[in-house]
Amino acid sequence: MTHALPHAAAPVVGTVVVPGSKSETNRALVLAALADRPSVVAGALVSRDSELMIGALRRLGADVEWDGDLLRVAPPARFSGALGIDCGLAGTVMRFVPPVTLLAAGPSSFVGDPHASERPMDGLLEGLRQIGATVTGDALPFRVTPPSRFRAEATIDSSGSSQFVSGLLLVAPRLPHGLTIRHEGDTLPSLPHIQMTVEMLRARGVVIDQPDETTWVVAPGPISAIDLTIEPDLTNASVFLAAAAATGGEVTVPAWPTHSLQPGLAFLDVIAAMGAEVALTDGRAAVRGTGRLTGIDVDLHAASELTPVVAALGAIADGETVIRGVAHIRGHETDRLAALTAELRRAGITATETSDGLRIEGGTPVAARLNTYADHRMVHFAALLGLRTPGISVDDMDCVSKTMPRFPVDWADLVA
Ligand SMILES: O=C(O)C1=C[C@@H](OP(=O)(O)O)[C@@H](O)[C@H](O)C1
Ligand SMILES: C=C(OP(=O)(O)O)C(=O)O
Repeated sequence: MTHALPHAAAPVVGTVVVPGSKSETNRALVLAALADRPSVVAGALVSRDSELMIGALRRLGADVEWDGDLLRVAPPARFSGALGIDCGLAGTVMRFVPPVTLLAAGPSSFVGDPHASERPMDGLLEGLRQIGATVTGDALPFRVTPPSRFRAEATIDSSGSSQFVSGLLLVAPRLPHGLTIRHEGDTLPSLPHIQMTVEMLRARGVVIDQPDETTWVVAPGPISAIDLTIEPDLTNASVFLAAAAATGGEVTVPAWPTHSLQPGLAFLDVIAAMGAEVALTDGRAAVRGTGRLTGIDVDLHAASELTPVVAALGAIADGETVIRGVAHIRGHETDRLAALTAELRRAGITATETSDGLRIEGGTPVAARLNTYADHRMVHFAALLGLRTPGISVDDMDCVSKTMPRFPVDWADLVA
């Protein structure tokens, strides 16, 4: 199927209410299921990734129910094991749920979408093995049998994904002796996402020491249940804000958090450095395009989710854009460095894949049908190119349901 993307005949102007953060929603759900009593999550993301998380936690015995737009979560007295838990293509499900099954009464097994088996799992599964679990498989599908004796240390290589550390951290306080997690590896991506995990645990009374940047010592103890409201997803916000910069328009996102641990926050600095004006007032973020968009040399190691949107802006900016520090996104929903290079070239833009990122010559994209590789953020990328060039389309729109099912409607409304 071909899905046409709207061309902006005029500067894009509007306000977009962005749905809840995927990262915060799925952490909140896991923590609520591990907590000492029931709690309520407001503003949760409604999307495939959060539905997969809800489904997985229910299979393990947690009671998770919608009550209007609130999610009520009651932890089980004891987790049950479950076979064939579906992770879809969700990194947060495949990396955060298996550690929970360390506490289950029996074995669990995990499956996912065809491409999910290419996403790295090694560091996480190694951590589960060191804690004492028996794990069969090195990627999806795999099976976890809980330990008979728990060890309190795991040293893993989390350079493939920060979610290995986050997944172990989430369950750590509930293990009989707590857990010391060490990362040993060349690089550690997405540190703000690990910090989000740490802060959400601390907010629930968990004691975590960080003797150095790559060691976390988690004391055993309960996870106190708390009710919370999820922030809007700032990475998903970036595609709408980018539309203003791409067209010389103005886009506002309300409910912008004053303090946030989401790495998507960094987008405001990136877009300002590329020439747009950014205003943060009264809990709203506004980006105004100045008609000038210049290439940028940027390290997105801490906020690699932003790569597809920044690559799209680089494609239409003046001069060269270099994105560094994101080698590990070869293991995201698809190999994003290969996918972005191929689709930029298909749209007539000169692009090269480097060892840890992309080099893009800004220009004028040509009409093309772009491949999305089942990756929601490849649609965001294509949508931005489509603003400048009539005749940009994608082969699949449904993959946006991973984190933003309303994207086609909200995007069409904004651009109209
Ligand atoms: O913990 C999280 O919620 C996430 C961590 C990051 O993963 P990586 O460290 O694998 O990039 C990020 O890219 C992903 O979208 C969400
Ligand atoms: C990398 C991403 O997702 P996941 O949580 O599946 O890793 C993403 O949303 O850009």
